[in-house]
Amino acid sequence: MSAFEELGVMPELCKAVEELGWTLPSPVQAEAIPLILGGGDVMAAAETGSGKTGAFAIPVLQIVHEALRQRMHSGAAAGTSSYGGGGGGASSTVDCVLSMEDRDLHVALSADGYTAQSRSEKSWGGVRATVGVFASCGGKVYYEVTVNDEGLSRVGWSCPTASRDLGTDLLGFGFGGTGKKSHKRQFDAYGEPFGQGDVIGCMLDCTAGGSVSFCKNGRQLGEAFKLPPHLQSQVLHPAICLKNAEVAVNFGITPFAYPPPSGFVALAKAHAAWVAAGNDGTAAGGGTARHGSSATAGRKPVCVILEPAKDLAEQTANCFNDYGKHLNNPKLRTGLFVGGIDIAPQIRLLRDGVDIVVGTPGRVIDFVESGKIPLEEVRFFVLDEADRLIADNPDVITKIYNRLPKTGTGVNRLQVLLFSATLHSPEVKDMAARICVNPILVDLKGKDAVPETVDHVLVRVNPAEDRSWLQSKPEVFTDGCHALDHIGPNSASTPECLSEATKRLKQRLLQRIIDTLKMEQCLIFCRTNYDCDQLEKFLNNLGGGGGGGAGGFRGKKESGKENPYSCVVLAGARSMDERRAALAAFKEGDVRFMICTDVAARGIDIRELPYVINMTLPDKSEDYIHRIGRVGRADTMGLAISMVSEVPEKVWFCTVKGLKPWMAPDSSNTRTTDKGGHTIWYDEKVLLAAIEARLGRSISCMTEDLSLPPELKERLASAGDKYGQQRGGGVSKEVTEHLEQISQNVQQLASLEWRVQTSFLRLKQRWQTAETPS
Ligand SMILES: Nc1ncnc2c1ncn2[C@@H]1O[C@H](COP(=O)(O)OP(=O)(O)OP(=O)(O)O)[C@@H](O)[C@H]1O
Repeated sequence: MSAFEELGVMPELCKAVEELGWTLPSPVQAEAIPLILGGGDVMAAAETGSGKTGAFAIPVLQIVHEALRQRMHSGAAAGTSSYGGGGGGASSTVDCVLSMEDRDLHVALSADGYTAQSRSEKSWGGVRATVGVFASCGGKVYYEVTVNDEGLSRVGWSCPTASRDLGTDLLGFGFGGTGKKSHKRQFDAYGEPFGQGDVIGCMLDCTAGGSVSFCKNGRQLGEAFKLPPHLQSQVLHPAICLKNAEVAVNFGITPFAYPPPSGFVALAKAHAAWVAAGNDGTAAGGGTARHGSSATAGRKPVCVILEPAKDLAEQTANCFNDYGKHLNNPKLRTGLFVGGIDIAPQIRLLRDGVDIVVGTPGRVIDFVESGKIPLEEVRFFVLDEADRLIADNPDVITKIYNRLPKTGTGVNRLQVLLFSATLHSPEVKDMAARICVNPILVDLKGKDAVPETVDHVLVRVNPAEDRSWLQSKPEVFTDGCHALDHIGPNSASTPECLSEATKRLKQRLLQRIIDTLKMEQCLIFCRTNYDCDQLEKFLNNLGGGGGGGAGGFRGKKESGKENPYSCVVLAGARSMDERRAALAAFKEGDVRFMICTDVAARGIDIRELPYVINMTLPDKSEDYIHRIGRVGRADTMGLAISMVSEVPEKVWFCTVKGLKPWMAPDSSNTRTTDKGGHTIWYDEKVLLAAIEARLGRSISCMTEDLSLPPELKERLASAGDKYGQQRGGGVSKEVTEHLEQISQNVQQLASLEWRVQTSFLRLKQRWQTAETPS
């Protein structure tokens, strides 16, 4: 069983991630996947590059796939259900049977749904009941199982998304005929063995945190499991697992063989508020569950995922397609809904039916409000990079959430998931309080954290000391804020001159850094779209001209990596096609540099990227965490270099979206905003202090010759680390930890094996001695 299967992930998804080379779940995946599979709302904060996309995509794909399968089956079986009770109307009895849908195919059920039989001698087969119990309901619930023959059986409770091989993952609890209790595939001695003719009582106590216990023939065997926190807000169903065996269940419609222990009530008599809707698409009280009726209707979205940027939305949609590629019957349909691209194919896609919507807030809300994205089947609402979405689009989030169905229960309940590397703002907490139900916080560090795989260095930019900005070559292209100011040696000490000098010096320093570190690839962050354009011109000029012009692929693709300064731009002002082409060229290694604004700061995943450079620091310290998080991903080492000006720099500041004051610099728009213009004075020393406070440490400077600080060089050398390569020469920290964890068990197994072999040999020796005629 793979490490992902142990989390309850279905084999098709495990296969897909194994093909991607994922041997172990990352820490955030190990925590979040079982919680989401268990049905909870989750807020997950984990550092950049730690695998958050997989942490929500894998369980979402699994549940969406199961929901659709159930819909298909309940649609096919409409009117022919052997369970009865599908006709609506409230009932004082909980209508619970073994589920025809939620069973392994080799488990046969009787027509009344109370007897299960599996005649496979080789493999276990499981089945769950159609009704589950909220672990937070505060009640105590009981059902009984009678063992009808000599085969093997395991009985107990599990979440609707747990493995049917009861007790082999984090989501189920079993008690087996060999006298063992099982959870997480750990089998420990409990109670006593049971077999043909025995009656096992299965108790779920939902008071005081929750526990599972069992009785044999009316005798209590004591508490078997306490519910772990990740299951305390979930739904647990009666669950049975068989190997060449037959059992009969009684949920309390008919009298029990033995009375339930004091305080426990039969599942069939449980309070309506304690129980969750059926696992087969029928409601617990006999009504129709939300998904039950629509199996034959066109496919409507089951999941809506919002992303703050188009490129990230596209990347996430691709991840869903990659991770879900082995899911069949039905194949899942993921649709991308972002602005800036042709709307017609998106409308066609919706008409044909989409299961998973991935998009940016503007386009998604347009489609929702025009009725093109129907929300009545939605089961998941996911905010990736939640803090950015909440800061920029609180109204869109609220509008979408208000339209989502909230009446589903159990497996049909709406789940809300919030993910980011920076999830600790009051705005996020406020929004979560409004749109989540008892969200479980997966927060491995307890605060915003940056990966240990990222080294940070500064390059101090001091035009008063470094006068190389006065040289005419190489040609630099600044932003025009000082187009009307006198700049030259005679004005060298005025703030305006020092500001312009800083801009010129930064471009020259960039060239020196690239040359000194012999950069193969680097992501370069600028403040504005215009800064990106100007830097692109600078690098193209260095690379021998070419490029330039608006639109299209502007890098020197023909010379690609041979050109030491080949570059592309990923910025909001570029068309989606240009952005796609730029990202693809950079990912494929066709160009060395990608110049970008903060649209590329979040989520963009470029494998084994060694360097990121900040031409200017971001004005929000959390953006620094996301920018530098483009390196140091998936345990690969990376270096983040930030240029920090010693003097204030005057920069463009657009108060109106879409305004481009740099198009025609004049004396009125180069004035600062407080004087009616479109510039501000930018003080990077203040911004650096905020970033260092957030990191909880100061950042060292590169040396004058632009090599790494000596302590960093030493550390890299002693650890054998190289930027752009796996930490410590390849074996990740998680793999090392996992190997340490299992080594004890492996040793124990080896010693048991040795004892078995030697005792067998001793016995054999004794027999041979006994048989030898004297
Ligand atoms: N379990 C795993 N084993 C190995 N690699 C993994 C695993 N999970 C994810 N990855 C890889 O790690 C990289 C980063 O993953 P992902 O983009 O999901 O990070 P993230 O936490 O969402 O980062 P960000 O905060 O920047 O959005 C990807 O290349 C992904 O394929």
